[in-house]
Amino acid sequence: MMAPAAQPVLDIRGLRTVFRTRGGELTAVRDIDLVIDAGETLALVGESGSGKSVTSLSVMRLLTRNVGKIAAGAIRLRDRQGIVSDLATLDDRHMREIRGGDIGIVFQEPMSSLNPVLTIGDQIAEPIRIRRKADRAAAMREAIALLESVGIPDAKRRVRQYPHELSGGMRQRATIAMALACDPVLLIADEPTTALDVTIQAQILDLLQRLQRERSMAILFVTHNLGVVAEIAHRVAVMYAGRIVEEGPTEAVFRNPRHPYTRGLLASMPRLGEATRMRQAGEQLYAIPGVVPGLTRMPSGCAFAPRCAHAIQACSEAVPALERVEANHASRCIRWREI
Ligand SMILES: Nc1ncnc2c1ncn2[C@@H]1O[C@H](COP(=O)(O)OP(=O)(O)OP(=O)(O)O)[C@@H](O)[C@H]1O
Ligand code: NI
Repeated sequence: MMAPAAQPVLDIRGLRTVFRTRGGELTAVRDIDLVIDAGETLALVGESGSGKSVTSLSVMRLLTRNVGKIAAGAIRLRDRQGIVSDLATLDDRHMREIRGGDIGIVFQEPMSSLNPVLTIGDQIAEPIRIRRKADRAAAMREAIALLESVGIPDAKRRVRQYPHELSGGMRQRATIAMALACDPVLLIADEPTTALDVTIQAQILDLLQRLQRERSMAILFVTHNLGVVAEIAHRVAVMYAGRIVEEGPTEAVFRNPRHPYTRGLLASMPRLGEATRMRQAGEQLYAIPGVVPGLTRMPSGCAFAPRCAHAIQACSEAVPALERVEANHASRCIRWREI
């Protein structure tokens, strides 16, 4: 007999998130469907303003109160006991328990998660003490073990240091340790390596992959960098103007992109080792013409049509549906067969 298919860790259906502004209510993301299994990394990619962070902030329920709100959809999270909660409607108290508990969070700037006046050890030990009711000494021993597991050498000494005494890379390792303190089922990382230099970036990506294997965490990884996506993500969802326009296994989307926007993004990415040669030869990298439309002037139909070389009349008439291209691979382009 076949084992029943495991429920995904995260299952987002029909998410729509809006912002109240002086000019009225603006929809930042809509029609978002995303599923992430245990041990799987899904990357959200797209240009600045496409809605990547709003999507991840919706899952964390960190939208600015009275400004941003989830207007529709369900965000189901399955914890280690198999209990499913809908984060779209969960009350604030339970949501606070989930952040830093079942959901670990890593942002671009480690200083935004670290408290400058507390030692690294106290910051990691505190949630362990409170949530798992461990005594001080046991929580500190666990903080040291966590710092060792994220590759911080000399952890016994490091726990007594303050964030400013660590390098940028070490600080990001410390925030990862903090995010892992309560053994999350889901890690949300929004541009976690963007502020780091390339060598450190590669080390942090390796670290996240190792931790994921050890803990079979699901990871929602937000980045605008397709090189990072290729490195870390099992699946990728490409966002444009608040919608997912293409989604599928990373390898399939990179090999066989079926949306003109994805093709444009891939064409504007320097090939491995090409950047230096192109700079020396004075060659320009391809850039997608035009800009992302603002939320207040969304074109009717496909939002990418005004920038798209393949656009025809029908593209501006209705928003294309996300159509299945091949197994687990979908595109929101009516011409996906032809491009
Ligand atoms: N607090 C807010 N009030 C009004 N609009 C907002 C607010 N936060 C985000 N937005 C809008 O929502 C849209 C999506 O923004 P989001 O931050 O998700 O983009 P992103 O894809 O993460 O971009 P980046 O790569 O620059 O981080 C943008 O048009 C942005 O202006
Ligand atoms: Ni963002």
